[in-house]
Amino acid sequence: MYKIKLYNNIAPIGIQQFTADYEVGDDIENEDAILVRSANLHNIEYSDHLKCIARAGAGTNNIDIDACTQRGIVVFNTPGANSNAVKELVFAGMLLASRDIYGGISWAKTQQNNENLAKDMEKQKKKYAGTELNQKTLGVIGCGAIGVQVANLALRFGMKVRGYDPFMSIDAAWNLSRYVHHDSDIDDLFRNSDFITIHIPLNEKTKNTINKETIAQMKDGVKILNFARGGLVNNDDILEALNTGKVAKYVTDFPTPELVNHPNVIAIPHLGASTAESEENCAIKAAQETMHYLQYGNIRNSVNFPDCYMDFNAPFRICVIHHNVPKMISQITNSLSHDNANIENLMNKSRNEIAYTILDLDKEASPETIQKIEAIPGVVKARTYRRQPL
Ligand SMILES: NC(=O)c1ccc[n+]([C@@H]2O[C@H](COP(=O)([O-])OP(=O)(O)OC[C@H]3O[C@@H](n4cnc5c(N)ncnc54)[C@H](O)[C@@H]3O)[C@@H](O)[C@H]2O)c1
Ligand SMILES: O=C(O)[C@H](O)COP(=O)(O)O
Repeated sequence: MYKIKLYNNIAPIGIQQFTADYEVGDDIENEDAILVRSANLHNIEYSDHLKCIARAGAGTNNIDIDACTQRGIVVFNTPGANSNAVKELVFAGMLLASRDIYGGISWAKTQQNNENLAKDMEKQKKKYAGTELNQKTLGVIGCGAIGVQVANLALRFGMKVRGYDPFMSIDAAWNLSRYVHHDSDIDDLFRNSDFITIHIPLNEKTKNTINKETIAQMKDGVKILNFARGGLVNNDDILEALNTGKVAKYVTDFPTPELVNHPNVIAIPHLGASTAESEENCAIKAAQETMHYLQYGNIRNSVNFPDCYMDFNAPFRICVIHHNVPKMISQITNSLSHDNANIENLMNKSRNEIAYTILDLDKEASPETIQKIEAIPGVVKARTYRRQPL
């Protein structure tokens, strides 16, 4: 029986993916895997049995990735599974930042006793007039799953679009419209955009990407949207720029107490991925990644391990997590001689300092063999698997 601990509400359809071999709940102990959304897992005590964490969503800054890698815990996320939901809310944010829809609706709500409403609103409406998105320039920082969709849709709104992403994946590049202007220098994007939207992960390098200095380069009256993470924007600096009018609007999915009452902040309580569709997509994907890892040792969509997956056609399998150093494969295969097992298939992949090896065997490796493998300097963990239907 595999034990899955939940740290957030996960869409029921995701939980339903788990077969009768799984026990799933938020009060599970000795868990083999964790399913989480945005709950903070930094500084929590992991079970000694923990093999993987699946983040039903994109951002993994709520997980201590380095600590997991050192302990051989594979961390997954669900790339792209919630990108459409975020894209749609970014456009809602851009429209709210351009037209005073919120002010107008608030005024209308106060008019329930006004018999002259039809006439009065025609006088009142000039207070809520705005500008159009058509022909404005949108700068997209980070052209991944979300950034690409935002950029492509902005073109259909008649916007001019610039994109900056020095680490863009080939898949993302295939999906990005050729009409998006490629900025290789982020300063060009800052200098030329009427709207700037940021879609990059939060880490030590990206923290405070929007700050006093970068804001100083932007156009006067720029509108900034942040549906990625609060820490990407320096709150003190953006508040100062909102007060001077340098920044006209800040739309954020990550409100903090000092931001929420500023008249030019549009604060949304982290609703980017909160649609039925994206919660279900993420939950299904996270559950499947977990099951494929626990039952087959296959890794897809990990943020700290290499993708490494093979069809499981042999009767048995060993998966070894080890440091990315020379002579590991020969030492692992030598250890198998004890069982006289034949290797039917083998795959080895690495990512930075960590590596992963899958060996499919005709015979089951004995506990002594696994002990021998785990005793090899540089090996973090080894596990055996028996072929079984999922
Ligand atoms: N508001 C929400 O509910 C919500 C939902 C999903 C994702 N997010 C956030 O949005 C982020 C992006 O999500 P995604 O699904 O597009 O992820 P993604 O991994 O598909 O795309 C991120 C892109 O950022 C690029 N990048 C990384 N560092 C960069 C840098 N310094 N400058 C420019 N580009 C850089 C990467 O190359 C990649 O293309 C997530 O990390 C998460 O924090 C928020
Ligand atoms: O990174 C993400 O996927 C989003 O921030 C969504 O977070 P949530 O799953 O807590 O809504």
